[in-house]
Amino acid sequence: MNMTVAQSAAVSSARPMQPAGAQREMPNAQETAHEKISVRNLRFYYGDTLALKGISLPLYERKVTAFIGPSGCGKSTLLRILNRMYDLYPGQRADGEVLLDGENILSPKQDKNLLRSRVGMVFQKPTPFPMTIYDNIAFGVRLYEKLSKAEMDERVESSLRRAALWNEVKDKLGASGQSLSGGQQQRLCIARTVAIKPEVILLDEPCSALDPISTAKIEELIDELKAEYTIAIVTHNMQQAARCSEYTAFMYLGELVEFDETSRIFTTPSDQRTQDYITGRFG
Ligand SMILES: Nc1ncnc2c1ncn2[C@@H]1O[C@H](COP(=O)(O)OP(=O)(O)OP(=O)(O)O)[C@@H](O)[C@H]1O
Repeated sequence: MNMTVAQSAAVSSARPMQPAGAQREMPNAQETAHEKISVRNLRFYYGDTLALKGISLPLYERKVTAFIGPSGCGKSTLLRILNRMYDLYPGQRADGEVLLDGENILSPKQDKNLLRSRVGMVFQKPTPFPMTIYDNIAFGVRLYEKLSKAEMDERVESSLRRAALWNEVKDKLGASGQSLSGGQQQRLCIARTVAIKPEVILLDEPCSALDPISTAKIEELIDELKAEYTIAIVTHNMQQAARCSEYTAFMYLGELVEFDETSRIFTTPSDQRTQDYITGRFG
């Protein structure tokens, strides 16, 4: 079989594969200790337009799940539901269930501020606040916690360390966050998200505005962060999905075509549309 680069990446980075044609089950029991998020029959509407047509999938705790699929298939829409970001826009609504540790976050009773402290999000374009590097981190923390100066200093440092940015900024915490390079700004946004101590981190094409070296740093970071967090990443980059994720969801026209271990999606997908997409035949 001639492999694409993404398939080779999946094979080399993945766990041992099942032979092609082996019975397809959902990922094995040891791996599925806890479904941190369970999406069940989720539909989403922009006004009268149905953008997600009954999606069901798990996000496993402390694993990275990639959402892939051609432009317009609904990847970002799905991600934005997981912390109810869509609530900020009139005319958008979801039905079905999104269970976070068993509680339906689509419930009208859901406290959205609390939800967003548990499910953090990093956007495609780095969006540091127009304030110092220190305050970029401290700002969000202050919304949720009352910390002493020493505790806040410690939180800022530990978050920047977690985001692999501390060594580059420790001598200029008073400089503007916007004075950093694009890759540094994106790591600052990840530090800002981590500082609030979320349980889930949503990454919406976090590397699309970055050069290859910054991209590699973010990918390394994702690999480290998954020891503590449940991560969902939207990406157009097949190699990135293959390198970074344990599970992959392939979406097409608002439907979930296939969800499986990343190694299987990139080597023995069960649906022809997945095969066509990962081999670059469309999208
Ligand atoms: N604000 C909006 N109003 C109306 N329709 C929208 C809106 N945002 C997205 N859509 C539609 O919903 C569908 C899913 O869009 P979405 O942005 O989730 O796709 P995507 O897979 O993330 O695409 P891309 O890879 O190009 O970012 C598309 O048909 C899109 O046109």
